[in-house]
Amino acid sequence: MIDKVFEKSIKKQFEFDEDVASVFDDMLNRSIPFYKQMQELTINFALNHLDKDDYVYDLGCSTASTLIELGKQSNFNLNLIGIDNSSAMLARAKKKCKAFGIDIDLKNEDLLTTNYDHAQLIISNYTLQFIRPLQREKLIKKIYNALNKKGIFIFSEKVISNNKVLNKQSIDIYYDFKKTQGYSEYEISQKREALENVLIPYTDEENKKMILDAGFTHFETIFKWVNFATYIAIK
Ligand SMILES: C[S@@+](CC[C@H](N)C(=O)[O-])C[C@H]1O[C@@H](n2cnc3c(N)ncnc32)[C@H](O)[C@@H]1O
Ligand SMILES: O=C(O)C(=O)C[C@]1(C(=O)O)C=C[C@@H](O)C=C1
Repeated sequence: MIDKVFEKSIKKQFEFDEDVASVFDDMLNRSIPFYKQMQELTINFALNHLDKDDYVYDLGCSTASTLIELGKQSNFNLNLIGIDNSSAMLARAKKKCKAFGIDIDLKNEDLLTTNYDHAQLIISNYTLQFIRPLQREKLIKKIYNALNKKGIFIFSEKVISNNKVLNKQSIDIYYDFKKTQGYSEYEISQKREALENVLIPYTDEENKKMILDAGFTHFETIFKWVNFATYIAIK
């Protein structure tokens, strides 16, 4: 279904509710520049670090697109676990897993309180940005602890720049991108308001510091388009 969530006047903050979940795949494809390519890179790097029967977690899996694609592309068995606290998202994830015949353990839980361990790979694309900063630092430590030795954490984030001028230019370029995807100025401004204080982006430097402070030995940017970045951290 086509994303028309912000065509009407919306006064509440952004939520991953039924309205958003029902159009979410279209929303991501049209709101995140190079989303498909970023997902393909995530899977390429993931497969390079995985062996038969490894445990893979997707934190904030939404409709499970990434784990389904990983399951399709892997020619060995993986234990795939998707965690999300939106029932509306997980209902769609369940249907998609069934349709594609991919076995994924879908858990309706809060990333901050649920347990995950023995992970060879943890993925979290465009989800940490929705976790309050103080809790975000704790979550990264939890992710670190859940990973095997040399385990991998791949994550993507909307980012900001320390340079005010470049930051403003990046936001303008991003909103122009949204227009090319068919969103109107009204939809763009409504969503911007709804996301205020809900999506809290860090700079690249802050993301790097958070990762290294948690104990990871390596941090690398594997993809960047203006204000959207994908990183790999190695334990
Ligand atoms: C932008 S979406 C992630 C997109 C997805 N990773 C993908 O690439 O298709 C963020 C997801 O994180 C989930 N989420 C946010 N905070 C959460 C929390 N504290 N615990 C569990 N899930 C959470 C939301 O329900 C939403 O589905
Ligand atoms: O910042 C925006 O305006 C966006 O639409 C970005 C973004 C994201 O980065 O996750 C925000 C919410 C939706 O989940 C999809 C895309």
